[in-house]
Amino acid sequence: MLHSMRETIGMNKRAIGIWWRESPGMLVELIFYVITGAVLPYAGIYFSAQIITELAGAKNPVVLRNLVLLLLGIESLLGLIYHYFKNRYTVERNRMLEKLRYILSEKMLSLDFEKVDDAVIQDKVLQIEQINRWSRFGLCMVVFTLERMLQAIAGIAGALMLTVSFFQAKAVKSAFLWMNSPLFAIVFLAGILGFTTLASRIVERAQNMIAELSERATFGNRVWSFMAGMAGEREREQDIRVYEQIPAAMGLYEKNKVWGIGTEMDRLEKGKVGVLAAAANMTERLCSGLVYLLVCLKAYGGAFGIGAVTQYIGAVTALSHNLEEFLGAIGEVNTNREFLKKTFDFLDTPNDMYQGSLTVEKRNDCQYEVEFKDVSFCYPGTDRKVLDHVNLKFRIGEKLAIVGENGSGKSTFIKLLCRLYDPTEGEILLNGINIKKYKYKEYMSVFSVVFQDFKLFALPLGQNVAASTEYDADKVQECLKLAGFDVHSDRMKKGLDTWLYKDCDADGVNISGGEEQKIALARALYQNAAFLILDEPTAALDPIAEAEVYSSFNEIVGDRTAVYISHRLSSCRFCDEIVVFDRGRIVQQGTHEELVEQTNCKYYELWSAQAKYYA
Ligand SMILES: Nc1ncnc2c1ncn2[C@@H]1O[C@H](COP(=O)(O)OP(=O)(O)OP(=O)(O)O)[C@@H](O)[C@H]1O
Repeated sequence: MLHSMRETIGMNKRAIGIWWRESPGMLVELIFYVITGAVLPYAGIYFSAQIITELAGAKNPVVLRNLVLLLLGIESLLGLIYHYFKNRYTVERNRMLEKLRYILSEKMLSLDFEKVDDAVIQDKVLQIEQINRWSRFGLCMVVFTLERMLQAIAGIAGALMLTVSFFQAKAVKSAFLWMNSPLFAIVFLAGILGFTTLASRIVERAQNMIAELSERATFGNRVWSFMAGMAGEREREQDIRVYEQIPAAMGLYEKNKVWGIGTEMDRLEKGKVGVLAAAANMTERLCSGLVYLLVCLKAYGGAFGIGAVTQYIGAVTALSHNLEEFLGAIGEVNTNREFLKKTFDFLDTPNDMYQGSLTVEKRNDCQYEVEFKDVSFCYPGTDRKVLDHVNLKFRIGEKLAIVGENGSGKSTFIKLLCRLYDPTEGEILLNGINIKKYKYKEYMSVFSVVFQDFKLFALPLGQNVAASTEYDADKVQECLKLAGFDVHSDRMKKGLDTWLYKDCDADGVNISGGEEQKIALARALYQNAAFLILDEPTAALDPIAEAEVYSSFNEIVGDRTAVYISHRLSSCRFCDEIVVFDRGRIVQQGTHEELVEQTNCKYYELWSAQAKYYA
């Protein structure tokens, strides 16, 4: 119990620390707005009571005028300060709520690639995002709870100050003398505390039921986010239309959705949670009724006049409301515990890949040598060798083609080369040193890669190619030209400043798969690294564009070492060496002419399977 309390406090402190680090001004604004907000209603209660007392008693017009002016002046000033800070705080808080999502994505980007692929981690992130979007639990809730708790504390302090004289005032009628005893004050305050505790416990119970359901609704959440994400995906939409998958997808959605009419959440809110909300409300009303009764009885007993009755009723009602808010905030802290834990669990996910410290020697002559030395690899959580004792040395300045059937391990080979994963056995060497020992960024600066499933961004063309907002426009133009992309076509009205896609700019240009591939190739060329890795770089190109790429391949590659994966064997002929993969093993190696001679082997089988359609 004590341990979990300490852990809860620790996690909340850490979360507030994150808010403070990101926006210290926001928390200062919060404190100002809460204090003025707490004083504001009590100023009204206090001066109204004074005015009523004056009206019921002496009725002095000067005193009345002064009281009214004071009330107006103080309320206006406090109201002004309150709204000024509240607005500033709200705007900043909303900006921060957005920013918190970046904290999660920044963490995701900094994780070892294999962890990004890990289903448990993916599930965790999905739950964190869902619950955050759905009910703000997690890091966001901490600041909402802090706001609520500070407001409650300030409210309790203000209410107590206005209530002290209620207990000090003495009833004079004999039947009400028991109200003068300190025991009455204790029972009165304990009663308020009892009722408010009960009401907030009931609310907490309802909140826990909702939180519990959200925990159990992982599959429903996944389906929901898949469906929500699908709405914006152009590529998938085509398939859905053509294959008429909407009914099937909607069926899955309807069956597993977690909220909306007829869902478990709907039943819960209409049923148990609804009953609990009503019970909490009734408890609050009962408490207010008793407060009215007791305050009126003490006034009837002669302890104070009519003006004070409004003050005490207002103050005690505010006291019970703020107590309830305080307890509610504590309940919220408890409910939020598991979500915070999940968030920090994710943020604390360690990276297990060895982080090297060596720098890579910068060489203008591109004399970098890479060697795969007896490398085997199984994807995390599997024991099937996707690469099996692979030995390969890249000769500097050479053009190497990698071919093989689907699933033979070609792309995995590239992923290992880019250190997205580390080999399960064996090692990869750069200039004789295990690549793990280099700083990752340094090591990767040796490679330019076009992945099979590359993605471009909804940004201007020039920024896409340079992968940066600042770039050398001449160099970008040159790379696009080498890759065969026509920047001067009518469609690219603003040249390099033309936006790709319409996501961010209504005048953006939707480009074809082949054009995307050319831009991705230009992006790799712009990096100007010693190795150019191309995974199926011409798969989406038309025959003419493909022929252009091949004919200018030597010019494109220059003195770089190129690794080229392709299913079109005819396109590999211009490479110096072809490596044939079969079920994770290198089964053949040589030039095209050498390999087609070996008629019993894999390359000949692949070549003749393709060539017969062109004969
Ligand atoms: N993240 C992953 N987790 C588990 N297995 C994977 C993963 N990615 C790929 N595989 C498996 O590894 C094997 C090799 O895949 P890889 O993508 O390297 O083949 P490939 O030769 O590039 O195929 P293709 O020609 O279809 O692109 C396949 O059986 C694939 O199912």
